Amino acid sequence: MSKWQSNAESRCSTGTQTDSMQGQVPRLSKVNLFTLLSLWMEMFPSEKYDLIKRKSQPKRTGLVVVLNMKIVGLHCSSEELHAGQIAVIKHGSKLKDCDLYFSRKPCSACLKMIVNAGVNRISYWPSDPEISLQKEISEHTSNGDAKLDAKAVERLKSNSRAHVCVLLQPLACNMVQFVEETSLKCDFIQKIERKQPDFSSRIFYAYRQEKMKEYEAHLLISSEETHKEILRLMGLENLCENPYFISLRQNMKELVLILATVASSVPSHCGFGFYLSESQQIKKQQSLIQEIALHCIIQARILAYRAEDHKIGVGAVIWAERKSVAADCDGTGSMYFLGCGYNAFPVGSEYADFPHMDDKQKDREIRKFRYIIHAEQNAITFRCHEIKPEEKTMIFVTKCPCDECVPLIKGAGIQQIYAGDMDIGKKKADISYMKFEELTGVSRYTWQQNPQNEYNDTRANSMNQHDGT
Ligand SMILES: Nc1ccn([C@H]2C[C@H](O)[C@@H](COP(=O)(O)OP(=O)(O)OP(=O)(O)O)O2)c(=O)n1
Repeated sequence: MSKWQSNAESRCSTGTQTDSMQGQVPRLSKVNLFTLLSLWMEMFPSEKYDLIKRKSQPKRTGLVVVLNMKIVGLHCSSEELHAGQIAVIKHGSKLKDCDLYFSRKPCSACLKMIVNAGVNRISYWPSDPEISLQKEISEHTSNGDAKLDAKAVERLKSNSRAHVCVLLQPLACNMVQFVEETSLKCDFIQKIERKQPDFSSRIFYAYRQEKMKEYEAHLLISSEETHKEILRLMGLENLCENPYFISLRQNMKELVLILATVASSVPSHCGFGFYLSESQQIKKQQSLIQEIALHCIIQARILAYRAEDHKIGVGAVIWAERKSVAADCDGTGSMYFLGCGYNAFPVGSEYADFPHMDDKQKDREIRKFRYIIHAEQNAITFRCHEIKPEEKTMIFVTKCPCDECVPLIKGAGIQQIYAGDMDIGKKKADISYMKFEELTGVSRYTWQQNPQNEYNDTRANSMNQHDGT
């Protein structure tokens, strides 16, 4: 096992949902799931913060806060505050024993407070740190200061009880291919295909290429020499030697490719977005801006790659919008994370405890449906905040909520659902999707072309040209 391939998962995953499962399809490890979500949080849409143009210090950073292997916070730095500072403001002493996954190595100002709060582990993505060590960026401030900060971070690291490390794990065999195939088959792409027969996988790949270019520019370091220099300055000289260095870069590139693939599975193609279901369109609703809805549904799509149902992975994430603007210090603005989940067997169960068969199996007793916990059910059960009736709470699900979940979502006080709807109206012996369409009192946003505007297809044309079609 190479040096960054920590055995952390085997140490820490006891007591989580059937980690021992050896399914037929590849799954993301929890460590890679948290890492991917931290990278994705760095991209949280924000008007104030122009991700592309920003070259100054500090670099925008995403953060996932985990307690007992469950996510309790998703954050990103804002104009005024670093991700680590936001973690301290939002979680305070509750950070004790948490694991923090940063999309960049945090600066000394953040690290000292996090260590002081008693966190268990701090993992960071081994690219350019928050206080950039890339010459062209740090020259705007002072490269000397950036190096000084890197040294202070090392001192804090060596004197702290918390384990500050790079936790990346090799992806399961065929994971990249699996994510590609399932992204092409997901509800959102299927819906576009149904409405736009011209849509082809080539267009999907064109979107992916565009995203890959954008994410590589943010999350990777193109020059091997610069990358090695930065790793050395961060005290990771062990990773600069081959074969570790080559595998590290390959591992990082594959994770970024997964992110680009998943993000391309919900493309804003031909005016597609999340809009109120037909029967609700007369309602005057305060809906989310499309970029944020897309961002959250992509979080749910990432979570789905941790699912235990090898036929279909479903992900769900719950966010709420705070009423008082005064508390908006997070890069996520007034939005705050409430909970997330994916479909899996009950906590603590082992792979062989329950049947895994679907409705093709004639014997109903050995079907999975009575045992599997749905993505929404896990998100509601393991939420980290109460759902407040005076605030707008939203759930983002990659698949249509089924008849078991619809009353749960409504009963929990969730006011908006953003979901795929390909299964709407399906009736099966053990799981049906009849109640979603009839649901009242909760706004249903489904993936469709903007019903208000005639779509002007400049973007589609440009993608077609891009694609050479
Ligand atoms: N909103 C939803 C919908 C479904 N699921 C999960 C629960 C089960 O793990 C699986 C059931 O999915 P299907 O209804 O697609 O059933 P099958 O997996 O049997 O597929 P098929 O469509 O072939 O019947 O998805 C979920 O977590 N959340």
